[in-house]
Amino acid sequence: MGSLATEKTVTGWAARDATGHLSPYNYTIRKTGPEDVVVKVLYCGICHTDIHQAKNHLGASKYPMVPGHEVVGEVVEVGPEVTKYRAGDVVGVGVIVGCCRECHPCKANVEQYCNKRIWSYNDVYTDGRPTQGGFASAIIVDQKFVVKIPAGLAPEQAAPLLCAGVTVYSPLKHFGLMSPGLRGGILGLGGVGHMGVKVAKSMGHHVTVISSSGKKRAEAMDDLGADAYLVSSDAAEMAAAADSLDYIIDTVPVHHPLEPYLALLKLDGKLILMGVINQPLSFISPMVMLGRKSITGSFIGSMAETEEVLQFCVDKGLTSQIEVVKMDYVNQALERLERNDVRYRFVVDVAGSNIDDAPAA
Ligand SMILES: NC(=O)C1=CN([C@@H]2O[C@H](COP(=O)(O)OP(=O)(O)OC[C@H]3O[C@@H](n4cnc5c(N)ncnc54)[C@H](OP(=O)(O)O)[C@@H]3O)[C@@H](O)[C@H]2O)C=CC1
Ligand SMILES: O=C/C=C/c1ccc(O)c(O)c1
Ligand SMILES: [Zn+2]
Ligand SMILES: [Zn+2]
Repeated sequence: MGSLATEKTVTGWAARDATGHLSPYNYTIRKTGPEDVVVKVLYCGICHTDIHQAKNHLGASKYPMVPGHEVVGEVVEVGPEVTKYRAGDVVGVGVIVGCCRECHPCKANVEQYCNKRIWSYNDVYTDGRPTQGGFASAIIVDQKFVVKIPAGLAPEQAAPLLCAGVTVYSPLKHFGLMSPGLRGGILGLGGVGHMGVKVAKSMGHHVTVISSSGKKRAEAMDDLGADAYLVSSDAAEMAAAADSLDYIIDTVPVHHPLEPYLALLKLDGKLILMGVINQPLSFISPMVMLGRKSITGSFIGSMAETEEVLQFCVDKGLTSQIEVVKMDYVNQALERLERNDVRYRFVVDVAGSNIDDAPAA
């Protein structure tokens, strides 16, 4: 690995253009700073955001880009002022690796809402280098943006919690939606959605999955423990469920109408948008006025909430449902994710893929 004073060469799998195709790429990471933690990547989950970014759905992608923001690894080196971690610890890194530490969100410990946030990839670090993500042999991160993986959680199991898990936990906590007995809807049963079902069920909610097809009905009810299942195109089923839900977590990653889902909410119900959609969504105002309903959004969770959701999953015995693949399968995994063919999160076994041995450009 080298020493604190050297720039280490790592191998990642990078997209070079908006085809989003990943291939081996060598680059250096910065010398280990006083508060830096160098992590040998063990596993990294594949989030739909990785597709949005690699394929430039948001119009701001820079290449070469090494995606991956559900990173679990082993600490191999720490800077002299790192107090929380030491070599050998199993740790996690998520979507954010920097913030200003001075603004209102930073002082309120919701640093994900800092306007100077630094993304774990497709961004520029304080030293002017591009940030690169977790589909790589190693990543270097300031200790503030590292969490310890608690005992009792397998590293591959922990990976999806670092984005998908905290993304559902945070709004349920923030909006006061943790009480048992609430009726929740999960719109889109993918990586984020399946964690939504599991976390909401663990909070004692009655959970309805709202899906684009009937294909996942049996698994949603039998394997994930959902209480009800609606196919969004089934008008009769949707009408029968009108005014029944306290909240809906909307994870659909493409443009879609909001009104069918607003109609499912009770008085004061909340539609919580999660999907990254680069086109305006629309609804007519009576759909929210006549029922005092809210449309809101939420972005991952804070570092504190990330630690909390990891422990929540240990305490409740919650696991993610994953398909573990090697790095040389990552492009097929991305294609399958885009065509809605995964139950429910791919996790790349990075350390088991010997990526340092691959010829890299
Ligand atoms: N706000 C935040 O902090 C975060 C946002 N995200 C965003 O949330 C969205 C969901 O992420 P993730 O759960 O990883 O994605 P997945 O692809 O795993 O799941 C999305 C689900 O939406 C449904 N869906 C409906 N239409 C489509 C379509 N045309 N293509 C694909 N899926 C469709 C499918 O469920 P079904 O079969 O049930 O219809 C699918 O499983 C993405 O936009 C992602 O960028 C992700 C993490 C954090
Ligand atoms: O997967 C996590 C990131 C989500 C995300 C949310 C909003 C946005 O504009 C992004 O670029 C990413
Ligand atoms: Zn994500
Ligand atoms: Zn800030």
